[in-house]
Amino acid sequence: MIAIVCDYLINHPQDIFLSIGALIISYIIYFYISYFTRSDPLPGPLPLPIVGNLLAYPGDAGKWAQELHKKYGDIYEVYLGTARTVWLNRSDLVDKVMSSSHTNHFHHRTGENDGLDELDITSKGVFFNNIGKDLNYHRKIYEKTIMTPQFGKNILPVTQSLFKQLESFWKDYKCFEENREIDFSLWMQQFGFECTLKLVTHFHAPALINYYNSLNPKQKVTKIPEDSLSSIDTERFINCLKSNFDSWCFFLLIPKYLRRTLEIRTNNYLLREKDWLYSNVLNIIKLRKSQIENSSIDELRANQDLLTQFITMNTEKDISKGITDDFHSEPMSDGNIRQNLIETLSGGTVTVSSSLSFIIYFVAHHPEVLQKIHQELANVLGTNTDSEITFEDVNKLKYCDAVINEVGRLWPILPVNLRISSKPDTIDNHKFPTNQQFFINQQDIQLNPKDWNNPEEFNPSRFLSSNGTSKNALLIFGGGLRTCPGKNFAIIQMKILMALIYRKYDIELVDSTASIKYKYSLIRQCSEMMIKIKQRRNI
Ligand code: HEM
Repeated sequence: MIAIVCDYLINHPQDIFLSIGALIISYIIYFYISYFTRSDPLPGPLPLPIVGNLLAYPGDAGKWAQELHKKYGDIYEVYLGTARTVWLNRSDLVDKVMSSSHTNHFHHRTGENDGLDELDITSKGVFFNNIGKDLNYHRKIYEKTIMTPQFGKNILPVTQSLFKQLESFWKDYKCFEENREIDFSLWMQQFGFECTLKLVTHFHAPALINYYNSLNPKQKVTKIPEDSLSSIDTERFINCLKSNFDSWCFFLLIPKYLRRTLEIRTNNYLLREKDWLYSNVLNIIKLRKSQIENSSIDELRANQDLLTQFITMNTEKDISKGITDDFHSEPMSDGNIRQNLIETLSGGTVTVSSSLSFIIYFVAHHPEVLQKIHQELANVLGTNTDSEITFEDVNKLKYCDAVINEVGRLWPILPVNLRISSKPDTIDNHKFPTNQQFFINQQDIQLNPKDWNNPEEFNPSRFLSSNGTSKNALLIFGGGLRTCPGKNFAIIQMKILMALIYRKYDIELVDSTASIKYKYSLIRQCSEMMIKIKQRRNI
């Protein structure tokens, strides 16, 4: 039969085009018949064959979710390529997907995805790890390490001592004397990276020194502390942590055929950055492994950190105080350590620095809020602007907590979150099959008048009333089983930094009429926050 058709087409070449045309038209008819007769349809934009609604994607899932929400209501569907995704836009609609129950079957973020496989992250680390037993094990390790009060206490000395160095650089760079404009977000990225690396690995990378030297090449700091990973290219490292979010977003959403044809340059650039990052993180792991070989278990116990815990787990030098489960009796693979370390460093470097920059922006636009921050700092810390801040002090900074919440409510780092079902289920009387991909519009949920009075208003004091917030109405750190394990770390660090900055310095935005400069890449990364900083006069 095929031979007859081929024979015919060879003798009638003009019919080849007709046949291709007929095939395409048949596919389009088939596609739209399937689409219009699908079971349990939801409102949503009309998809095109093959690309679905991807051509309408504006490059920012947060913005897209808001536009679609206005048009199609609280629950709608969008086709990403050929995959149907369901978007949820109200706190009560996400009850099931954000549940903390261990019987919850919305445990994972995504299903099979060749792009994320190519990045080697669907069986490693936490964020996109689809191997349930490994994911739970890694989260358990976080619970016993970075989520403990002891870790919270360790953040204080490291942050305060690094802040002293930051202040000396600001002073040497004449930030306080001249009308010098600085990019606060870049300074905070160096700070966050150096601080997090120190806290989770005990290694010291001189990111602040390197950044200062790049700004001030004529008066370079040449004395690098002895315990530093001095050969590490901190600027590239931080850039790779940032572009790693671009990779997650790009490889998650863009189908292989588009990545490898139309977007080949982006594809190759991101893969190069990923390779550099992975190999440099693996070098850190190798270095620590060699130090561990030459250390006694008592020395390791005295100097506990997340990386040492990862490496020694299930070895004869295990310092993990019994973080075990029924599935893991072997040491953790280098690939898993690499991915966990990258996710932790990204949280401490990119998300914390962006969140703080957004706080600076909102507070600069609301002098009445700044006044209340000053009042709280004076009440809790007194008037000595160089005094040591204690863990008890940090716990008393309730208004600073409220500011962090309010900025995160109006301007969340992760505007749209993801979950996938592992069993059929019903939401809002709609039936969904196994492997249904859900997108959670966290941004709009946090702006819903059903849960918030005057939702568009910037009013941190709303968090000080005893009424509390409705369930799942505040998702700054996500929710349920996959809630952010770095939440306490981030909040403590942001509060200390708010206290250190606002008790001593006045901050002015260089352009107070400009909107926030950010880039969307799964999360919102602050791309620039130009400020002028001065010593406070009226304390
Ligand atoms: C202001 C700073 C931060 C914000 C706003 C933030 C926000 C988030 C959000 C919304 C999620 C998704 C949670 C969910 O799906 O329910 C998440 C996940 C995660 N965050 Fe954070 N985060 C911050 C800082 C950090 C820090 C400092 C770390 C590490 C030290 C960290 C590590 C992680 C990890 C490992 C995950 C993946 C958890 C999982 O998939 O189970 N984050 N974060």
